[in-house]
Amino acid sequence: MSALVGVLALQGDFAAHAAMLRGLGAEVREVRVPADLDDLDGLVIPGGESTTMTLGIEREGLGDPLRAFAASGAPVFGTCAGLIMLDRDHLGIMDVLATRNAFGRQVHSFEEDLEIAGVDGPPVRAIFIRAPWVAERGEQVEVLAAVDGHPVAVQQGSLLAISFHPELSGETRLHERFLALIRSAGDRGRARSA
Ligand SMILES: NC(=O)CC[C@H](N)C(=O)O
Repeated sequence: MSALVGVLALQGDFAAHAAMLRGLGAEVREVRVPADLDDLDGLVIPGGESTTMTLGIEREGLGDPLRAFAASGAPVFGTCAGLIMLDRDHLGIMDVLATRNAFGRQVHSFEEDLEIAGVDGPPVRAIFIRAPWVAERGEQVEVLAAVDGHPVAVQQGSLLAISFHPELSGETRLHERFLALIRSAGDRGRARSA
């Protein structure tokens, strides 16, 4: 059975994530209100603008439901503003602190070839758009990739967060990795209930 993956669709580039996930065989549901989280196998929080997204989450009463969803062990994948939303100062789902627009105000966007731990094949062509980096992290947070020594891809158990936008360049390997996390979380769930 294919995974049912939610994409937080309050603001930002959720449509590009939905298209990529569908292309990889997942079923996708856009998430706008708490009930949309029911029965999801995983959730993507897309890039966009973190202040606007925060206001939307407050307006819809999504903060506690999103925290409960992650606490249940369901995989969550945050990209760019989505990484910011996961940090200690926002939803507090991951033990990281992000710096917004970390690469400098003048550097609105750049591309870089990134080696990412656990991603096989050629380097990932990563598009950064007013991107954050991870300034602080807890011990259980693994750094998968860094630019100039600053983490731009991190993982904490079933939580994955990156500073860049694979959904804009047709780079599928990060979404595939996320779907693999969903499959292994599902296997653990089945093992628990067996
Ligand atoms: N591309 C992005 O998601 C940029 C994030 C944006 N700079 C913010 O702080 O919210």
